[in-house]
Amino acid sequence: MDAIRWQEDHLLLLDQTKLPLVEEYIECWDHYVVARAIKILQVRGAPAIGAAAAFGVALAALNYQGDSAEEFEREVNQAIDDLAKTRPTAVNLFWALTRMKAFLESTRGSSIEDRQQAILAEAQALLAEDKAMNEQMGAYGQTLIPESAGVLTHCNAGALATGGFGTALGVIRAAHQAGKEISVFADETRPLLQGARLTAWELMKDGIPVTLITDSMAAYVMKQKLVDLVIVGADRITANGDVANKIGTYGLALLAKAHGIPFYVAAPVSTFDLSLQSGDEIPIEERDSEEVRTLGGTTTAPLEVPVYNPSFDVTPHQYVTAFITDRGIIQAPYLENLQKHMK
Ligand SMILES: CSC[C@H]1O[C@H](OP(=O)(O)O)[C@H](O)[C@@H]1O
Repeated sequence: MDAIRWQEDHLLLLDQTKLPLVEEYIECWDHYVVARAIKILQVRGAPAIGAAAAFGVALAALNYQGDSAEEFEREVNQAIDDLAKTRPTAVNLFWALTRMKAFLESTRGSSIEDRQQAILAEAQALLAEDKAMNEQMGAYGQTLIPESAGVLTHCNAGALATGGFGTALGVIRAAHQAGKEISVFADETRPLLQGARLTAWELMKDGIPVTLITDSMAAYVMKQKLVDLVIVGADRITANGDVANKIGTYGLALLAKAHGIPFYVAAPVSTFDLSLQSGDEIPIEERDSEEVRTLGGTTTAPLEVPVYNPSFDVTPHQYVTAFITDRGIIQAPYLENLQKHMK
């Protein structure tokens, strides 16, 4: 279930807006198609957005037909700027674009053809590294999951949201592969249903027991002692450990605290933004009102009803039991420990 695949001379993106019923890839021959795919969530999930954007930069480089080094850099930098405007919250997008920009500059002096191939190789390396980080994260994180645990997760932080294996779902996969008979409760995750459409699909494909619940059922499931821990992904984590993640995550963290349930956040180094001191500084994407007024193309609200549609919320660090990262499990105090481990 690769969300992102390079095929000879173009990029394939699994169209996640069509899952779970249709498994279809879109062909990307330029960075404009990649930018649109990110904006409309054909590809989504913080690390996957970064990796897709990196390949968008590679496509811009490969599509240059001239022989001027200055013009080549100008066109690739324009693609980087275009891709940076797609979605504001997941820092992985900007982390990936910054890396590709620095790499572009590091290739100065080589022939344009050599630069084009090197930039493509850098995007491929970024994708492979992300999957390897997820597998490392899974190995660390599964040690926190008890045998036969009930695990609740929100949105989709799986293979579809990353370069493969997943962050939160990567930890779940690793626990399952370690023989722990865990069961998962997946929040459907309104309004775009990443949990119902994507997480349930991923876990069922892997034979991992999953029960789909509506977002409003989480408290009742916890009250019945069916949940031993919560594990989610992240889109941006600031220096003090505040966490931006899919809307609804903050409420889950409050519920977990109220029920004495551990609340873990799984994220690779590319999700940490130590330049921001707290979650108050994280830009929160607001998306189209139609996403809330409709469901699967059916209107479910008055056509003109006003809508507020923030795509993310921020969970204060006080509610995070620990971060599961590719560099180990990081406990509080986060300001000190993130600086030490996540530079
Ligand atoms: C691997 S973390 C993925 C992260 O991104 C999701 O948001 P979206 O589906 O809008 O890209 C959600 O916040 C997940 O936790």
